[in-house]
Amino acid sequence: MKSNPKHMVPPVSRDRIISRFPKWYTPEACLQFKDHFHAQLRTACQQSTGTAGMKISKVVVVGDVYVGKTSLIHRFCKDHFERDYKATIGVDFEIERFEIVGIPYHLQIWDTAGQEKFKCIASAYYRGAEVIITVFNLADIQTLDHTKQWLEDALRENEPNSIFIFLVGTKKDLVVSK
Ligand SMILES: Nc1nc2c(ncn2[C@@H]2O[C@H](COP(=O)(O)OP(=O)(O)OP(=O)(O)O)[C@@H](O)[C@H]2O)c(=O)[nH]1
Repeated sequence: MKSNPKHMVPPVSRDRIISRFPKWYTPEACLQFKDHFHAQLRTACQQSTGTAGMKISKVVVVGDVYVGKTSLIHRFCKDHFERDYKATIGVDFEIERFEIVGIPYHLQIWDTAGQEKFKCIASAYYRGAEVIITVFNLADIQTLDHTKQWLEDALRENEPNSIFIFLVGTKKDLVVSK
């Protein structure tokens, strides 16, 4: 008898299981009441990905070299921080599994290189993103200026009206308060 690989997948970790929403969401906004839920999310939930019922959302993380994109992703996915810098070569990705009111959900998080010489490789992975996270270093104002260009490049490969955009500032610990 063949073993079913589906049964070998470990369970989703407890902190990634969302079984109910916080109070400030009204019942009408809850997934259980899909008829009333935001149309975009309803569509995403109903779409078949062709991957054995898995729901997958693609997240692309962009921003200047050394701003902390990899560190941000590793903190989120592995709760780990690496002090030594290792440049991302082209792209890398992590899969983070969730369970949202009983529905398995996968975030596919693409970590792109900030170095100019890898931009061509990295930009080939922008397409099909549902979320763009633009990252800048709070202690380096120039990196904030550059987020506009990073966002424009990522949006060019996607449908601008159906994408969620986040702007994240890193390295708060390096900001000197006056
Ligand atoms: N002090 C401090 N250092 C940080 C923080 N986040 C990241 N770093 C450091 O900044 C350096 C660059 O971090 P990465 O996450 O590799 O930067 P990146 O944006 O992925 O870089 P590229 O892959 O080259 O585009 C590393 O040495 C990290 O340890 C932070 O919040 N505070």
